[in-house]
Amino acid sequence: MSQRRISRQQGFRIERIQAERIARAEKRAAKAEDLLAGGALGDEQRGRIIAHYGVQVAVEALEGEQTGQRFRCHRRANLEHLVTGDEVVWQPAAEAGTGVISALLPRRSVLVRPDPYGKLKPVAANIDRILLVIAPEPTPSAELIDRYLIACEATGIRPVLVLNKADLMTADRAAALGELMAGFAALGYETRTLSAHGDTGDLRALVAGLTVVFVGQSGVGKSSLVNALLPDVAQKVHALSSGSKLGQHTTTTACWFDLPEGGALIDSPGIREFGVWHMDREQLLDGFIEFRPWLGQCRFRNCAHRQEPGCALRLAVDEGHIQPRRLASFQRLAEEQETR
Ligand SMILES: Nc1nc2c(ncn2[C@@H]2O[C@H](COP(=O)(O)OP(=O)(O)OP(=O)(O)O)[C@@H](O)[C@H]2O)c(=O)[nH]1
Ligand SMILES: [Zn+2]
Repeated sequence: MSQRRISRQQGFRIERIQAERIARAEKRAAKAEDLLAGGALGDEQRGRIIAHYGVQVAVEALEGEQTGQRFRCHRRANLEHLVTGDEVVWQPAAEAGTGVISALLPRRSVLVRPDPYGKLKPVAANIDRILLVIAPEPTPSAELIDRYLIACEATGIRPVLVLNKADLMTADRAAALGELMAGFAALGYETRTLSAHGDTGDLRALVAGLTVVFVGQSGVGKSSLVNALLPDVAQKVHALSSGSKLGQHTTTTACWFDLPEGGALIDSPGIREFGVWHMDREQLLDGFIEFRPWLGQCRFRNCAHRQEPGCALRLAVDEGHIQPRRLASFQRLAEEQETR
């Protein structure tokens, strides 16, 4: 994603939006403090953020008699940005079905993406597994897959590469796709081939008991895979917003869906676009996992791994340890990063 240039007019608009945002945050803090001042807060307990509704968030109780029940919660003023999947400390408030969040518990993992100013913002937390989806259609680009993999590696979560729409695998496509998948398997990535429409293979085993997200290019079948796992998802979303009186404003922020086999799915447009933005050089190098044993071995400390004599990465390519395509892909991404 390219860095946006901000015009004067946009600048004014942004200032106004920021002022409004601050006003809203203050109002929200005041509301939370009111609830606190009202006393009658229940015991502190663990909960999980499962959705956002404007200034409020939906919290699922994780302990006590109300385990599994959902509460509309305000946040205390000093809390950092909370995202779906976050585990928090919260207290039930006097009004039934409401509460106040007082603390964020440590995150096992976090998915981030840049806001319009380029600042990285969390979008979902405590993910265990990323399913990177590709399909025969739209034709996958190895380089785009590289980009997603780099973004996944930056979270510390090694993704599973899922080739969906296996039913569209024709004889003329099979060779190229087989080679593509084998190339990534050789790097150490787990791969699966299945079909959201039909034989879903071990899709359920891949998600059982874990908190998962689907990422990948538009049209590869992420929604279809979600629907295959949760046929009644539309009703669930509806039940969540009406049942808990959280209002009409279902937002585009990430939502949490419990899976019948245990575990959960977190989904949002922001997560689906995960991985297509800009990454720095460090992240790039770190994201090419097979480069790792050779990093720091080049003759020159500041080796760009291009024409330099004694480049350990180029030597590894010559010796067949690194796929030439991957080093070329790194070079293109590094160039893109340099020309910003
Ligand atoms: N033949 C076949 N078609 C599929 C399969 N999975 C999804 N599709 C079709 O592929 C198209 C795109 O599927 P979606 O699930 O909307 O894809 P998506 O990745 O969610 O797309 P975005 O919402 O744009 O990110 C739809 O027409 C689906 O019906 C499959 O396993 N086989
Ligand atoms: Zn080098």
